[in-house]
Amino acid sequence: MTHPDSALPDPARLAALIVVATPGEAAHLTDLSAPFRERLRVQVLVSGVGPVAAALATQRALLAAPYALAISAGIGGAYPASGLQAGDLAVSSRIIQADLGAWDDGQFLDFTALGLSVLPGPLESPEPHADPDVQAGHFPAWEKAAQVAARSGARLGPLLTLGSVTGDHGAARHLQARHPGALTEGMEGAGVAHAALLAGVPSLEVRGVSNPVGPRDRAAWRIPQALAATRRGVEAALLTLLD
Ligand SMILES: O=C(O)c1cccc(C(=O)CC[C@H]2O[C@@H](n3cnc4c(=O)[nH]cnc43)[C@H](O)[C@@H]2O)c1
Repeated sequence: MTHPDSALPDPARLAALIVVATPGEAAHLTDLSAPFRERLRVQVLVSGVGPVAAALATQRALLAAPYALAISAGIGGAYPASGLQAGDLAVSSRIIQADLGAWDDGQFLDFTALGLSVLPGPLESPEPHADPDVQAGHFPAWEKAAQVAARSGARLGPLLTLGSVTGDHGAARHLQARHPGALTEGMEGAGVAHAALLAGVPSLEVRGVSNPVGPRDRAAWRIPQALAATRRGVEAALLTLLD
């Protein structure tokens, strides 16, 4: 017998795409749709680590089937100023690719300052996006993000994406200063958000906190607690989609 979730997409049923970086993260997200399988199809996709891997996997999935929501989910580091601890949960108000720019003698120039854009467009006349922040890699989150945060007991705020894990206090402080209110960093959220934006699908990022952002101390990472928090966030997002 065919498993309901592997059947061809049913246009009458909503579908959610959940993108995680690793098989370990996916293993904690099984059976999320079991209680409401008739109403929601859930696809959990392992993209590989990093923003490019996440964007490519997301784009491929969104081209293959219709989805109402794309969720980037996984463990992440919490910025010290956020006050978040291991096992806490963060939900995105914005999803920001924070390492796009140029360093100039110790000063970071972002895409707005450089007059650059992440958006594709005709060479002759690139069309500016309605939201200029998007051109700089600051992606909007799903309009129901605040409801997801309230439902799951999460903090709501900007979540940053970087191509590498921040490894010292100075770099963490610098990122917090450039992005006031930033809660967490991860390596995939903006990749998912970018692909979803181009496909016209809303996106959301949920990060369970595994570690503080700062000097590398792998022994201090609390991965089981972070995975449990991530599941809580994804569950709340799916329930909110069905509201
Ligand atoms: O440093 C190591 O030895 C090491 C060994 C295994 C994995 C890592 C990672 O950095 C995993 C990156 C992975 O987890 C997310 N993540 C978790 N915490 C952070 C963080 O503080 N900054 C950025 N990304 C983080 C990330 O989304 C990746 O998927 C290191």
